[in-house]
Amino acid sequence: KKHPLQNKWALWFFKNDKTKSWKDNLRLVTSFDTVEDFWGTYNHIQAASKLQSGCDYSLFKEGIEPMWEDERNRQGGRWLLNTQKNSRQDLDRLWVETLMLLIGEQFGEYSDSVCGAVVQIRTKGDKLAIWTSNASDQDTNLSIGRKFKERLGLPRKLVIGYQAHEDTMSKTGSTTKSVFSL
Ligand SMILES: CN(C)c1nc(=O)c2c([nH]1)N([C@@H]1O[C@H](COP(=O)(O)OP(=O)(O)O)[C@@H](O)[C@H]1O)CN2C
Repeated sequence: KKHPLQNKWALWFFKNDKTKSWKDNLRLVTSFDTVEDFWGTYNHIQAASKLQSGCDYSLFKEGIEPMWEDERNRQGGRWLLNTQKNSRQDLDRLWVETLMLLIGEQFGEYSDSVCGAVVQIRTKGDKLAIWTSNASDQDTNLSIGRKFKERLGLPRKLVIGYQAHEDTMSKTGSTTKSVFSL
């Protein structure tokens, strides 16, 4: 008998085809709700570190699309880790640790506020984020951020910031202000 997960999760893949709209580049790969089917999927797909620049993987709870506009994301935000430029070999470990946090509901009472996670392969530096549903819920977001940073074993000096999606959407310059940082 397979070991059921508390939630059903959907894995999405984004490929940066400039000839198509952003939404058309986003594809649902598969959904799963058991530990065995998670590993089956993870072991079957290309490692994040091997993707072309401009590609993303997203893992979101069933029913939540990995985009700002989804009802469950609109008032939310993300904890964003900008990885060091030449640390792509570590990216796969960071991504699988993040996936385990999500499917293992490791945020305790705050797990219901987690929408999903995104890993983004970019020449300017890869990004890893956990999206939560309410940017103004400070206690929940700080607790999730602490667990995220702790589980990834990030050095204390490596700062992660929490950005509201509405700030990211309307960003003017190259950086978005963080609501808070850890
Ligand atoms: C429904 N809809 C259009 C829409 N809905 C979305 O939810 C959404 C977008 N568009 N995104 C678009 O991709 C660009 C790069 O973001 P990036 O996070 O890949 O970052 P980079 O600049 O490629 O590092 C964003 O600037 C935005 O244009 C991003 N995004 C999340």
